[in-house]
Amino acid sequence: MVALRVAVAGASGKVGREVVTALLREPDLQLVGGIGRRSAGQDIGEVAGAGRIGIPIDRDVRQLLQRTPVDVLVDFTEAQAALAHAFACVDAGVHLVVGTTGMSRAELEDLETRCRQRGVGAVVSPNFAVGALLMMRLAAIVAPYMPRCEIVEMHHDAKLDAPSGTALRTAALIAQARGQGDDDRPAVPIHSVRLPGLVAHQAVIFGLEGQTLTIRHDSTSRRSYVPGVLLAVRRVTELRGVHSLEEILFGAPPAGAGGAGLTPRPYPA
Ligand SMILES: NC(=O)C1=CN([C@@H]2O[C@H](COP(=O)(O)OP(=O)(O)OC[C@H]3O[C@@H](n4cnc5c(N)ncnc54)[C@H](OP(=O)(O)O)[C@@H]3O)[C@@H](O)[C@H]2O)C=CC1
Ligand SMILES: O=C(O)C1=N[C@H](C(=O)O)C[C@H](O)C1
Repeated sequence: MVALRVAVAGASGKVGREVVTALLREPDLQLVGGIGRRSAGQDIGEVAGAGRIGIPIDRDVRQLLQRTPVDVLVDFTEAQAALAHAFACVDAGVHLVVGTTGMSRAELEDLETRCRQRGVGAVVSPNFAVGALLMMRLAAIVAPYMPRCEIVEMHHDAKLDAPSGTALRTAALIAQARGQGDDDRPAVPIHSVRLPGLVAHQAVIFGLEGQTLTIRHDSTSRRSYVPGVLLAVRRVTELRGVHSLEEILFGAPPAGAGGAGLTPRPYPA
C-alpha cells in the first residue's frame, strides 16, 4: 500500500492539531509536513501534543513544497492565507481539502477555474461535521413549507469571521430551496454570537403561525470535524475541480425541496 502524503496548513491551530493527531493514526495516510507562522520551525507532532516525529512546520507553502512531495494539503488557517496556499498547491498539482472559511464566492470561483485548468481536485466545505451537513440538508427540506426563518450561529470568541461559513451556506441552501437566488447576501437573517465557553453551534429557527421548528447542531469538540476531513483526503485525488463534502456524503447537494429524494408537492394544498 502506497500511503497518500498529506500536509496540514494551520497544524498548530485548534482544528489543525486534531487533524495532525488523527493523521498519525492512519496507516494509509502519511503526515509529511505542515504550515504555520508563529509555530514555524517547531516539530509538528510536538505542537499537536502527539510527541516528537522529526518533521518541522514550514513557514510558507513554497518552503513546504520545496522540502517534500505532497499529494494533499489540508487547510485550516484564515481566508487569505488559505487562498495563497490553494493557488500555490494547484500550480504544483497538489490536491486540496479546505476547511478555512471567509473566502468570497469570487475567490472560490477563481479556485474552481484554476483547479479545472490544472486537473486538480479540491474539497471545500465550511463544515466537516456530518451533523452540521445534515442540519443544512434538513433546513433545505423544511424551507419550502415554512418560508420564514432566521439563523443563530454561536461560536468561541477567537473566531475571526462573521457570519460563519456554515451559516452563509445554510442561508444559501434555504434560498435555493425557496427558489430564490443564493448570492452572498442571503435573504435569511443571520445572528452571530461570539462568547467564551462556546465551540461551534447553530440553530435554524422556522416560524409559522402558531408553531416554530428549530433545527440545531452543536460541535462540542473539534474532533467532530476529523472523520469528514479524513474522508475528503481519501477521495480528493479522484476529483477534478472544487467539490463539497455534501456531494461525497450524499450525492448531489439539496438543490430545492426535491434534493433529499422527495417529490415536492405544492404546500399549502
Ligand atoms: N470547515 C470546518 O469544518 C471548520 C472550519 N473552521 C475554520 O478553520 C479555520 C481555522 O480555525 P481554527 O483552527 O479554530 O483557528 P486557529 O486560530 O486555532 O488556527 C489557525 C492556524 O492557522 C495558522 N495561520 C494563520 N494565518 C496563517 C498564515 N498567514 N500563514 C500560515 N499559517 C497561518 C496559525 O498558525 P500559527 O499559530 O503558527 O501562526 C494557526 O495554526 C477558520 O477559518 C475556521 O472558521 C474551523 C472549524 C471547523
Ligand atoms: O471557526 C470555527 O470554529 C468554525 N468555523 C466554521 C464556520 O465558519 O462555519 C465551521 C464551524 O462552525 C466552526
